[in-house]
Amino acid sequence: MNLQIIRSTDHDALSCRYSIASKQYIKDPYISNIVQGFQKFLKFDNKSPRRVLSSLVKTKFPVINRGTYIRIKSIDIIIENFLEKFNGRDVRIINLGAGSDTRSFSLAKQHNNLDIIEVDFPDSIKFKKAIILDDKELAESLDIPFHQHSNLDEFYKELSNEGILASRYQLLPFDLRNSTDFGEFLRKLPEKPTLILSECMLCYLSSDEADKLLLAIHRNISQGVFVVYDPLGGDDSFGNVMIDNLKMRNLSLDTLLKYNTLEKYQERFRNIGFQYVKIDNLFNILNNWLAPEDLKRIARLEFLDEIEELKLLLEHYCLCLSHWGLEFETNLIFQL
Ligand SMILES: C[S@@+](CC[C@H](N)C(=O)[O-])C[C@H]1O[C@@H](n2cnc3c(N)ncnc32)[C@H](O)[C@@H]1O
Repeated sequence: MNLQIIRSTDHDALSCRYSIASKQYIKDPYISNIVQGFQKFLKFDNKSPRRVLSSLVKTKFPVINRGTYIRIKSIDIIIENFLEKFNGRDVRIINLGAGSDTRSFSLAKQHNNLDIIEVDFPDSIKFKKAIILDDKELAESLDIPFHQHSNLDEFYKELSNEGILASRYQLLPFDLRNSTDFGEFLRKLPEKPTLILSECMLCYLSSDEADKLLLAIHRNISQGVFVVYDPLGGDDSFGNVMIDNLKMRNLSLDTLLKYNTLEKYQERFRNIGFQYVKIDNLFNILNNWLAPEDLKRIARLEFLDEIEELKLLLEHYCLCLSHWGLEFETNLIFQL
């Protein structure tokens, strides 16, 4: 699969996040900084920056906004549970395929016992690095010294794609299709409770590449919580529609139909050696995890007529939670 196309899926993720922030589903104090960074630097990273920039700030349909909200909220709930559970202890979050995710800025500011590692392709890392180093608020939220840059062309040209190695934040280039180096990196990390997040990233690996990555994580992290959000092909025609839509964008996701049900997706983790594996689809999570007042709040934000469409969509995304080497019981309800 073309690397540029896989990288560009981050634009969709960011535009969905931007849409729900502008509709007040979430408060995201750093999203405008990231979007401004895109406006400054995208021309150095993308052949059609204008087209991307205009689609970035387009408001999405209510059904997409609801889906994005439950995706982000459910992951945030698990992260909050993790941080509460190990309150005061040194902990770490590793975000695989972090793209332009903005979580790290708020989390680093609020939790000084937390180390954050974000991983993506080298060019994506260089791009995010430029945005962070050129924005006072973003840099300072991560305890990174800020310097004004007058000539952006020169700044970008001279920027290495080695990433950022700050005391509590690392932005690292790894192509996770080959997890040998990444596994070696994980093996050398100091031992502490570590939450690994894969938010719509694992699906871009082939089945074999994904298995190797899962194995590298399970082997090299001794105290882990693993949160994976992925599309799920399902056993209806929706999966084929998803495949056709992806094909039109030159994306093919090997594992979408291979692990098309919750049972098969769970089994996949068990076969690697993960013992505690909980999983559900996003429709159940929407109904089971959100407080009634939050459901009422989001219902008031914009009118949603397509309830059946939302159900169908959310049933085709899953959230999988696993942990090993530490206690991590939660009250969260999972179907399996
Ligand atoms: C759909 S985006 C999701 C971005 C972010 N996790 C979010 O949810 O906002 C997928 C991200 O995974 C990254 N990615 C996909 N395959 C990867 C690989 N083999 N190695 C590193 N990053 C990868 C892409 O570059 C992109 O940033």
